[in-house]
Amino acid sequence: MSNADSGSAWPWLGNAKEENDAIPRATATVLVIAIAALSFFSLCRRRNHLTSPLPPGPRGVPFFGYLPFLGTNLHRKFAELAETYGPIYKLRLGSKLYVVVNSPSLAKEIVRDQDMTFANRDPNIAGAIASYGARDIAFSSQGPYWRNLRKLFVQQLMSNMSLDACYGLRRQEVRKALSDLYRKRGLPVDIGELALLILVNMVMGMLWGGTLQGEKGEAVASEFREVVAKLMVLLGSPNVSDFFPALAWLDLQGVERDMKRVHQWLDGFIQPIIDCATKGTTSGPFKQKEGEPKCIEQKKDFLQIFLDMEINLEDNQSPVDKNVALKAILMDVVIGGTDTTSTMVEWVMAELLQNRNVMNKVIHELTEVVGEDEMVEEHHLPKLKYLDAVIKEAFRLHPALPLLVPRTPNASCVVGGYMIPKGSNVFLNMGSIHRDPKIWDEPLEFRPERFLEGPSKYDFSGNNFAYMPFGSGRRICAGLALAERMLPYVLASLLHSFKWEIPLGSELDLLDKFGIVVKKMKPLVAIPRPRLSTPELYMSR
Ligand code: HEM
Repeated sequence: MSNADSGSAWPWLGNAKEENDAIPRATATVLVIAIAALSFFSLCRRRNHLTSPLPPGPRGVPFFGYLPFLGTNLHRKFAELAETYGPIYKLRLGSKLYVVVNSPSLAKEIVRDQDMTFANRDPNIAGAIASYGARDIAFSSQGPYWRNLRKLFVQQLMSNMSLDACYGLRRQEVRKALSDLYRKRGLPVDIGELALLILVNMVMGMLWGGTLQGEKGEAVASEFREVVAKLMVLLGSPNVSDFFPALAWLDLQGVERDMKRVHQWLDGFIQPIIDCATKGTTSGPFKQKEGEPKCIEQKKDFLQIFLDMEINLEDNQSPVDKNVALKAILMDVVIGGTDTTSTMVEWVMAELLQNRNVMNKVIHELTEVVGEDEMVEEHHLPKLKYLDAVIKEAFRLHPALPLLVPRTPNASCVVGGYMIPKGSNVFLNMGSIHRDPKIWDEPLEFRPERFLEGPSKYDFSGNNFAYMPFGSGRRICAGLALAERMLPYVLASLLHSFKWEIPLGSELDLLDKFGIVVKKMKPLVAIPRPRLSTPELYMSR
């Protein structure tokens, strides 16, 4: 009688009749033990969920929770609450639960140990409108749709090969801006506006080869800046409709109405680009320059690749219109990529103008590495170690997204011994971690040298949980590779070509205002004075 017949508990285990069956039998034993262990751990985890308490947090008032006390400067409020409630706390806002994490070790539990569970988003009403109903990369939750879009984006557009091929275009936009600045030398310049124009043109050129040109182009860029600034504020502002979904139809603060207006303007900005790619016509503010370098020579530009691609665009089993998916990605790139980067150009310049000794060291390094008879090229960037430390220090004190983009666990889980319920909104408070005196010596001082001491200790890869200006894990910034090229290139070029001064009688401060991207409260205005050896250099393309 076989073991199977003998009523063994695992009959299929006893079916190995020959010696050769020893291996499958061993494998099966290991499998059974593994399954048993997993079930045991999963049971323990489930029991943990049931027994672990929710994180501590302020009480608030019935029905509204902490909402009446939140204020508008969320990043400041969150930092303040961390001092009372410690590394993890909860806030009940209306019917929703928010969890704020303020320590590197707990951030690690989220973005490394339980990254899969936390790699989801639950966009607020403003975010859902801005992203065509969470059809973009930033706001869609993980699943085949998000994976396909992100893979296409990172592999096609952000690969080293594609970015190398587009260098000519980035260079052309920077050179054009420098010669325009030369003509305006001695006059006050709004740094954020200047940086945004350069960046929008760089990104637009990469996407499809068109840029904003002439006075009309500048006017559109300036309107774009206003609209995007408004969008960032709307994305970050507490909205009653999000906290009380039953009241959403009332749109009490008008956030939905305002966001729809902003979105309509941006949709009108993006649609002509798609028309150009699909029909070969353009009616918008962009011009394609004849005879000038087109991105990725001998290759189609990004839009064309996307349009030609057979890509699975199903989201939760319902097909997504390709035009909508494309517009949603463009929105990520055009807004996510340009506003963040230009905001950082402004913060770095503001810190340098405030700390003249640091500025002098940057200029000295540029003179040594590039020389006064040459313009900056991208190949100089790896040698600009001090500038790199300056940028990292600016990201520490002024991370463009101090709360990253909130994550939502798709199952209840335990972090730091506390239960985080499925569907809650989790903020990683990097703004606070970056200024934590337990981690950083003299945290409020602008001291780039701290990044020179162990340059490999801090980078933007999200592996050091005390320093993550681009996030970490599966949802780390998808445009990091491009940001790492554009930001230092624009900064090095502006600083090498001109000496910058604050206009007489104006005062420089470093106050910020909250939005999902945190900007300088007062735009930075400075005067450029040429510092290169000959005027011809400024005209070279
Ligand atoms: C200084 C420049 C930039 C900063 C500070 C920045 C920061 C961030 C941060 C903090 C996140 C959220 C990460 C997380 O949830 O862990 C993010 C996501 C994202 N960023 Fe950036 N970013 C920058 C530039 C760019 C550029 C140039 C692009 C596009 C060309 C871009 C596209 C995206 C996209 C698509 C996502 C969503 C990724 C996902 O959810 O899977 N960003 N970025």
